[in-house]
Amino acid sequence: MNTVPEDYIIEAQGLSKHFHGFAAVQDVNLKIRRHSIHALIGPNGAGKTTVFNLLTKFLQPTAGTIRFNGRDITNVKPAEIARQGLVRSFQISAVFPRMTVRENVRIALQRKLGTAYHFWKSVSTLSVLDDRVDELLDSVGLRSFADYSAAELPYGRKRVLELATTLALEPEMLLLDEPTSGLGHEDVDRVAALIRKVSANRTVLMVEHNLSVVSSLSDRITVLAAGRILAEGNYETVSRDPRVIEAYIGGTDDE
Ligand SMILES: Nc1ncnc2c1ncn2[C@@H]1O[C@H](COP(=O)(O)OP(=O)(O)OP(=O)(O)O)[C@@H](O)[C@H]1O
Repeated sequence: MNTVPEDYIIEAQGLSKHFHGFAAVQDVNLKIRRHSIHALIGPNGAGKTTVFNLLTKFLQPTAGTIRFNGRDITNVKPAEIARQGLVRSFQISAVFPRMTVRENVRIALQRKLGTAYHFWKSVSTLSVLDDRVDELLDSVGLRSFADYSAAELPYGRKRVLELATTLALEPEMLLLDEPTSGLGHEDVDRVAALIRKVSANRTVLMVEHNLSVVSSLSDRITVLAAGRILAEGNYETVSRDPRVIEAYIGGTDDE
């Protein structure tokens, strides 16, 4: 019998991170349901980025364990995590500014296929790749920008391109660090719609400051404050929680 808990793709237990004795994250127990959109929110300095970095193994926890698909990944390196299907976007995804949108997506796909250095050997590999590039460009709405250089893209579209290069890796779980930060209204809506679309057959965890995006997208929300979980639930539940209101009002939020 399979003893892996089926409901949760991520299970972090007793997660703590200390920086020179300062507890940035303390005793966090976080479960993320498969195929859900889960948001991590909280006032500035709450520990969101630290938790995000712990889950993607960019930081090593001081204490605690992390399981991904039932497997202990506490001591696994970031590259191996990505191979297992847990991929973070925006900060890691490489977009080459002088290359076109199409070339950027193609390179990301080549990386996934592992054919980066010998793809030219086979014409059939090439055409399969071209079809896939077009498919991906269509799915994120970038087809009409295909021949723009990445540097020429409007900022919002650049974020979409970053997401597309991440999606090329076909991640089972996507971690998004402030996916709508710095975007104008229209772009926020576009990226939010895209997140919903790409979440259809995968799990998404996002750190997000824009509460309207959080409320419209998230199935579940974890509120962090001072390194600990303050509240958890759907948007209705957490937004009415007096402790959450207090943490936001009492915090030093710069928004
Ligand atoms: N490398 C580090 N060394 C020392 N302290 C750190 C380090 N990284 C984070 N911290 C501290 O840990 C706490 C949590 O930081 P973190 O960046 O995780 O918060 P956050 O919730 O993401 O905040 P923000 O919304 O402002 O990005 C903060 O007090 C921060 O100063």
